[in-house]
Amino acid sequence: MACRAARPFRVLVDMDGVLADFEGGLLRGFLASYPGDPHIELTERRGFSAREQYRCLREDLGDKAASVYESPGFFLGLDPIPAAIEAIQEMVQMPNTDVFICTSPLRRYEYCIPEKYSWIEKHLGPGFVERLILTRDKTVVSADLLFDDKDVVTGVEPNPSWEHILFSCCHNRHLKLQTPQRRLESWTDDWRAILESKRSR
Ligand SMILES: Cc1cn([C@H]2C[C@H](O)[C@@H](COP(=O)(O)O)O2)c(=O)[nH]c1=O
Ligand SMILES: [Mg+2]
Repeated sequence: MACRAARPFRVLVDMDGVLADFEGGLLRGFLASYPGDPHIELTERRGFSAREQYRCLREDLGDKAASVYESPGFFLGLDPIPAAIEAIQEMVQMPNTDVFICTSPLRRYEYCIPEKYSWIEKHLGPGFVERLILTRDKTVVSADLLFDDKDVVTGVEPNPSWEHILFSCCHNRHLKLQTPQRRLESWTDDWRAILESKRSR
């Protein structure tokens, strides 16, 4: 019987909240566009959906928050998360390791999709654009690890192949993880140890 060579170790890295500072950009844009309205400080953010939290603060604020991230220039203008660029540049150089950026576009994708490509080219270089996976369902993408700030990543596949490492972000910091779920506090935390522990399992 023919033996299949083991494939390289595969890592998926989410974009919003992990590489690109979606939450910081949203707050900055909201304050600029709606200076007279109440807003949510990053220390007060709870739950993945900023739109929903703004809506709970006051009915009309959900749509106002969405109007910020649906505007042209929003995604391209996001700042990188501290140390993210250095970390992913290092990760991609690791032997026997394939790295992909796996991100969910907005349903209103007109500006979001091209700007995600442009953001990667701007901050990581044109070669990295080849590594972009756009999907509304990350469970169907096969990999060993997924670094993602969303606390629950679900889709049609009930048993995704990857282990989800929760990347800390303002909206998930307060969550207590169920064992054996793991968290990466920041890109200055020991992400290399997470890769190595998974690789050797
Ligand atoms: C907080 C928040 C996010 N979104 C959108 C913005 C992005 O397109 C995705 C996040 O993608 P990821 O791959 O899971 O990082 O969700 C949104 O529509 N509403 C929100 O409140
Ligand atoms: Mg995210």
